[in-house]
Amino acid sequence: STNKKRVKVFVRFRPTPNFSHDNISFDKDGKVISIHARKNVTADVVNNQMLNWSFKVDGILHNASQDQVYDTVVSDMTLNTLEGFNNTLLAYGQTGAGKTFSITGATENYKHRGIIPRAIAHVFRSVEERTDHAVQIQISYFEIYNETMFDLLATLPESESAATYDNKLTIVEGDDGSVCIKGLSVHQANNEGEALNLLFEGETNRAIASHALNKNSSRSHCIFTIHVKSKSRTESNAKYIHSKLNLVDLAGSERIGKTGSDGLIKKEAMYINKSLTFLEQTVIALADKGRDHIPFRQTKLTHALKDSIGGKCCTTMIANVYGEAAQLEETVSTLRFALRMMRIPVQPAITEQYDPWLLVHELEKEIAHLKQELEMNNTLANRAQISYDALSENQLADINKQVRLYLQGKTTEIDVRNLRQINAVFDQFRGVITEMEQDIKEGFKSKFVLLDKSDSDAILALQKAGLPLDEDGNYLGSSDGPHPTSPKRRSGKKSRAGGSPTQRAPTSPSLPAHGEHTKGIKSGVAQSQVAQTDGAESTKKDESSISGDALLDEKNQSRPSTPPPRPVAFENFKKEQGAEIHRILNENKSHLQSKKQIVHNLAHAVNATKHMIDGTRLALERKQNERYEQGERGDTVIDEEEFQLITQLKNLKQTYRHDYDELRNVKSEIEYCQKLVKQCTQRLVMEFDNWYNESYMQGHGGNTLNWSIPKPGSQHPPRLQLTNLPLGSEDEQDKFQRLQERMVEDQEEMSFQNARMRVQRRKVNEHAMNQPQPGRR
Ligand SMILES: Nc1ncnc2c1ncn2[C@@H]1O[C@H](COP(=O)(O)OP(=O)(O)OP(=O)(O)O)[C@@H](O)[C@H]1O
Repeated sequence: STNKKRVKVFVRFRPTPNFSHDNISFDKDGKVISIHARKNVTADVVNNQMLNWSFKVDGILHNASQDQVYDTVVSDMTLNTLEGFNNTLLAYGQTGAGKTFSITGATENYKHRGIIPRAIAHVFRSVEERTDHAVQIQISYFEIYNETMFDLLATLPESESAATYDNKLTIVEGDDGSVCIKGLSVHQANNEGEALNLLFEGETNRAIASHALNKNSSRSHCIFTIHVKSKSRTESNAKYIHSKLNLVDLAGSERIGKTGSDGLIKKEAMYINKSLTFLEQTVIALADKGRDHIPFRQTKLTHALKDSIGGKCCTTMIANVYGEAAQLEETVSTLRFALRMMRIPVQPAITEQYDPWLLVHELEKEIAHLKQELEMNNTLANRAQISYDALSENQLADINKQVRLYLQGKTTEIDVRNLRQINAVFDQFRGVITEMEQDIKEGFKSKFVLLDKSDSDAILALQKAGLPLDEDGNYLGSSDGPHPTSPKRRSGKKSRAGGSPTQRAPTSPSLPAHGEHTKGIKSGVAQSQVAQTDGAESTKKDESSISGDALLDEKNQSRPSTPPPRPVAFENFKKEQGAEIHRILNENKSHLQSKKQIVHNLAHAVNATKHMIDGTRLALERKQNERYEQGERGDTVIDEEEFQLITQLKNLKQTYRHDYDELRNVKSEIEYCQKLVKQCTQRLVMEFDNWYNESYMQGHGGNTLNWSIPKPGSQHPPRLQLTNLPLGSEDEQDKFQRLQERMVEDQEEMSFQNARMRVQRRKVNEHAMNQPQPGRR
């Protein structure tokens, strides 16, 4: 078997009638060559010392036909190559010993054809038999002459490089230790004939070049390679094996000095010696297990054969020798080399490869198949036509649109039919969110000056400039000008900015006289005897929403020029200037509350009375029916029990009527009282606003909140003269409404206020129509 763990060697003797039986003998197993020689067998040696050598090889080919040589040495190698192993056959020996005859054979004689044409025939025969594999056969053929490589098939039109014989080839090593000859043409051979054509083409080129360069063909190394690419037909994958059979015809191994005399021959001999010497060194190194450096690169031959001698490559050598006594020294030399070759270890291994293109092709086929499956499933499940292709720009844009609509709450569903779309939806979500984050950031940047919390200097500077800051030191005004923030935004937040409202006395000319209002409210309270359940909640809420828990920072009380935040000021206003109306408001509220309790109790009592009335009436009816059934005629006689029932019913009805009336009264009182509470709240807010604006806003460039304060000598347009009147113009009305919107959170309260406003506006307009002309005032 070729799978032994070392290089194998067969010795082939060139047939000769002058075989030296005296000097050469074989053992009966045909594996041991014994050489017996006297030192005087060669002319230049004088003494008569007897020398004996014994060479044990893998086989002796003596008078062996080409047929026998192929069967003995090469047949297994060919089959082994088709299995996926690399194989190399080297023909080594002195010139004329039969290397070319063994490797190529006598091309003119079919019977004498050599190993190459036989291997070609064997390969194609075997490929035909291996129906379970798709096998591709390729051929390359090159020659190394004087340390230069020549492509012997470069002249063929299909050679990619369109190179000539002179085109130089280079050796490239792969990461896996493989060797590739760059520039070498590799030719597809679909059958034995095509492969043989390649062989003859190479032989012809070799002969022409030999003639042109005046070189001796025996001075070059020739490497004919059969490349096998094999892929299983049964396994559906991209795995394939790539193996090769190298058939190497080495140059003559004879030593320099024995051959020619002229320069060219000397040069050739030198190169040959060099390459074969290095081949020998390489072989010695390969055989030595302790050596990790193998001098492959020293010559083209060993470099080109780096992955073809030993290692994973099954290597066999035919040592071609003469049997004549005259060539005994060279024969011994060749056999010595053969023994060194036999010490080279071999670990044959198949290297499986994956064809990336084939892999892509396989996967594409698989995808197409799966798509078909999906379509079939969809058809069976009665689903509409669904595309599984990558999403187009338009489809992505549509998903983006849907995602935006979803985020805006304008749609509750996003149309998704397959996994690809789900992924796209998530992608779009991420995109939109990133965009939004960016927008928010930009928005903050354009609207606010963001300060570092720890930067106390900057915060102090802003406070001095009268700019409101929150507890974290963030500037709270918008970029279009500093103004106090609305209570809504500031509710529940402590403030460091702002002075105490007590620093300035309210001197609002538009502030209505307290007494008048108090009187009205008080009389309302005095009148109120009735209450009602609903509506109380909103009143409660109003108060809390406008009060907040804002506190004053004592440190800043000494800075009256800075307006306090409205919630803070409002809290103080309620304790001081607005204390009376605030007290009335609270009085009304607690009155409202107690009336609601009365309504609750009354309603309960009324229901209970009604129940008792019904029961009494039923008992009385029963009593009367009894009396009729007894068939009484004439005067009606009422017994004690019936009399009591009648009296009871009369009293109950009286109680019921009384309670019912009172309930109705209390309910209307509640209704009225509720309106009072709202009015008080509104008044409180309005008076606060007047006071606040007058106290703090005059020096701040007149924004929306100075609606009721005309500035003496100002250049305001005439219509602003109307601001003398409370709620005087459309403009001021709007401002008031905005103020209300900020102060009042409850929606019900808002609609109430709006309705009230409309009525009041109409009244003011009517009043203005009846007033004398402004000029006359
Ligand atoms: N086994 C053989 N049977 C018949 N003829 C042979 C045999 N071996 C060699 N010859 C003949 O001997 C001659 C020289 O052989 P061949 O050319 O094969 O030698 P070689 O070793 O290749 O020499 P070189 O190193 O010059 O290439 C050829 O004419 C060839 O036909």
